[in-house]
Amino acid sequence: MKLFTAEQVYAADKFTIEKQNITSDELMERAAIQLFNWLHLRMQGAQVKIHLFCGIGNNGGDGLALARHLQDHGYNIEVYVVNYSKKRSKDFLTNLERLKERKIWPNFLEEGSEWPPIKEEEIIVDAIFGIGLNRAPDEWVGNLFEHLESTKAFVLAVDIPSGLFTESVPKREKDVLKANYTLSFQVPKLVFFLPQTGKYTVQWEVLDIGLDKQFLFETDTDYSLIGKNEILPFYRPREKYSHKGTYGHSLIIGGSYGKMGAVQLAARSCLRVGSGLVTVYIPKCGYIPLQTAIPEAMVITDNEDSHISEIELSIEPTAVGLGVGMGTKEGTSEAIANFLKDYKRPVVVDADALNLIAQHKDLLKYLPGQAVLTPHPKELERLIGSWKDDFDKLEKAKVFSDKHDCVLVIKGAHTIIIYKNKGYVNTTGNPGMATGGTGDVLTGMITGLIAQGYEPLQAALLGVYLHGRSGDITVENTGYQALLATDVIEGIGPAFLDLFKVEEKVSAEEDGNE
Ligand SMILES: NC(=O)C1=CN([C@@H]2O[C@H](COP(=O)(O)OP(=O)(O)OC[C@H]3O[C@@H](n4cnc5c(N)ncnc54)[C@H](OP(=O)(O)O)[C@@H]3O)[C@@H](O)[C@H]2O)[C@@H](O)CC1
Ligand SMILES: [K+]
Repeated sequence: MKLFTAEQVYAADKFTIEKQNITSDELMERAAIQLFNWLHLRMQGAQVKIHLFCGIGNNGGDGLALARHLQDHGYNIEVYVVNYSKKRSKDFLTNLERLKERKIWPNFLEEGSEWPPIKEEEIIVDAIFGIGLNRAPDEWVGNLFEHLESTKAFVLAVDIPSGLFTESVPKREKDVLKANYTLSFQVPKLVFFLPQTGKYTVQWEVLDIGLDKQFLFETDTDYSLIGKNEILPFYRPREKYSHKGTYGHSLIIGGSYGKMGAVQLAARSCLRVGSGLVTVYIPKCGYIPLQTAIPEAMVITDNEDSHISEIELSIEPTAVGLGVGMGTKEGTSEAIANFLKDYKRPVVVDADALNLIAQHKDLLKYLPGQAVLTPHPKELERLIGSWKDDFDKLEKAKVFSDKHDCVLVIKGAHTIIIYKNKGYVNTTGNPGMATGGTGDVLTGMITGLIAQGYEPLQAALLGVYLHGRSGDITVENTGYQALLATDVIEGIGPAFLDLFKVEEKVSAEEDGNE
């Protein structure tokens, strides 16, 4: 799913109005009906009080129109206009008139107004600012946000939490009204997925307001959301007349005394994603544990007992996963540097190998084209330097990826994959996966996918998606706390099978989207 900028949404809006020969008021009405259907389906006429806070632009207009539908269906509502500007939009005014015709008189809130009392069990609809926000809200509006949050009532945001910009990070937390749920029109927003801004909404959902499909299809975006629909088109089925050689030979290079587990995890997950053969290159101390733990893997040992000191290969791997559990001993760094200078095939670089490259940036020029780098935030900072905020980070990552022709897998709650000027935001995974070894599993998976012939970028997308999906499937049995990296490997099979499951849709919601 594409992630559009506010500018692109306004353009889609305009295009749709012209092509479908409708007025902007009719489009707002569609949006309001979708909002109403969503609420009505869940509330079924319950008399819980709904407090609708509306701004003076089109976001506010959506709120007023929703209030009208709620009133028409007998809901218990209270409407407020947050009067932060005199410049009211046309469709806001139209909907204000329609409320007045029904004898609904909103409370106008201004600087110095007394804030309305709201009970914890009641509902707040936030239609104060939408994607038209272009500066921080006034102090008094921020104070209102604080008051609304302090009531602990459920906050349902219309389109986007008020105070949240679409393309930058707010300066202060109190300038945004945190939402429990956001109903985003047509498409989600990139800010729902970034570490600094994702916290402003607990959950989100998209409401289809019928913006022109062709326009949306043809408009190119810098970012997209990666889910099953994006993965399936490049999935490669296993073929009948194939053999283990068809699916590549992966080599995992890593391990040191006390960190052999990382290699085990990477090698096992590499096998689980379907690599035809897997060999590990490790220091001698890991020989017996590796051979015992993973009978399917072959082992080549270094001359050193406790760390890697030189990488001499007697095999020709299809893809290499480099760095897991490797440590930063002097001899190891040299071995990696020498290895990279000669090696020309696809590579996935992780952990200590990333840190080594960060320390010796000249090594970057030896990386083969489209090398996949899998940094967590600290490792990323060592590679690309510090950043002002999440947007600056993404821009720097794009420049880095373009300059060095590498795929950056920025690990986080929503892992973002950057290749050149595009970003791909992953949707799978959960907090249970914040545990030792899950990164090693990911490295093994991406390596194994490249070995089978996936392009490095595709391997990164598929690997990250399956890794998270496996975690999501597994966590249902373990809960967040008990989830281990090993469990994520065991979930890879079910995650593959899940790719082909067709999701059942809630029929009432489908109806609402007509
Ligand atoms: N295509 C779609 O998806 C559809 C979208 N729809 C809805 O429209 C919403 C966008 O509406 P919108 O453009 O009127 O902007 P909105 O966010 O209501 O702000 C209002 C005005 O406030 C101003 N302003 C900005 N910052 C400020 C500040 N800090 N303090 C004070 N004032 C400030 C600024 O005007 P300015 O003063 O800069 O001239 C701005 O124009 C969208 O989120 C969705 O809910 C639907 O109706 C159907 C179709
Ligand atoms: K809003």
